[in-house]
Amino acid sequence: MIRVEQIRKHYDDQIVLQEIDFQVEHGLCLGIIGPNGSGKSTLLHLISGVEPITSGDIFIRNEPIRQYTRKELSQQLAVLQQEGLPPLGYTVREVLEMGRFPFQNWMGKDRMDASELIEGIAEQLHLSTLLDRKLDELSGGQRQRVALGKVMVQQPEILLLDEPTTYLDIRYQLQFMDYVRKWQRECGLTIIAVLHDLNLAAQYCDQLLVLHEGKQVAIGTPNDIIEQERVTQVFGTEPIIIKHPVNGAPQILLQPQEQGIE
Ligand SMILES: Nc1ncnc2c1ncn2[C@@H]1O[C@H](COP(=O)(O)OP(=O)(O)OP(=O)(O)O)[C@@H](O)[C@H]1O
Repeated sequence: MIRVEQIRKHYDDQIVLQEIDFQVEHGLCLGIIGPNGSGKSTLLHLISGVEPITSGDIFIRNEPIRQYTRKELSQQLAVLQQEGLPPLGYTVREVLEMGRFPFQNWMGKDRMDASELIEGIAEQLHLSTLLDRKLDELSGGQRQRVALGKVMVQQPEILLLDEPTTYLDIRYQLQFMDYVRKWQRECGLTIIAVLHDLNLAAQYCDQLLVLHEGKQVAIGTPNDIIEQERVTQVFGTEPIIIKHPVNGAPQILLQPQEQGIE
């Protein structure tokens, strides 16, 4: 379980986040949504420990993250960013092996033989035939699968995703989110994901947290959160909201302004 308690974050005298307070139960997926600049990525950086918290605390397994060393934290938690891959000259196998860094000692020796794990994950993600290819010989969708493979090899309990589907076409967006959901269900993974696509967020997340101007506006199930008044207030646009005909998730239809920009 992750607990975020009364978080505040300043950059110099700019308040970027305030009064952020929520928890995510083990095995659930929380989506963070909100307009540009509302503080989503900053919140993820605080949870991953790469940015210091100005005040408040974040707990993983009831321990404040400031008490974890960087290595201890990366044994619990993996982060997948938009461009989360190393330079393109590496092969897929080399990148997957990098996922084991948190478990290697100072001589680079892993606490286990990870080759079987790596082969298994490559198979699950349909990367087996690509293991000896270099990253620059892959499509964007394949590369994002490699980035996912690298964090799977890390075997974290918590996965943080920062806009993981931004550069993917609709097929690869769904494929990527399906892989993540399968992993969540099979391993009880806890996920916190920043997602710009509200329709994707409503379909794949158990809960949604809405940020607006650095403040937590609401947290709840997609059905509770995605409603006309809130979307209009937070995003400044008036969409049409319908229920997905197959799974009932709220879905947003965009509506161009008839008058154009005023
Ligand atoms: N390292 C930094 N130094 C100073 N200000 C920063 C820094 N990182 C972010 N900010 C500011 O914090 C605010 C929130 O930024 P953040 O990137 O967290 O928003 P976001 O919701 O993820 O935005 P987007 O959807 O556009 O990616 C912005 O005003 C941004 O300029």
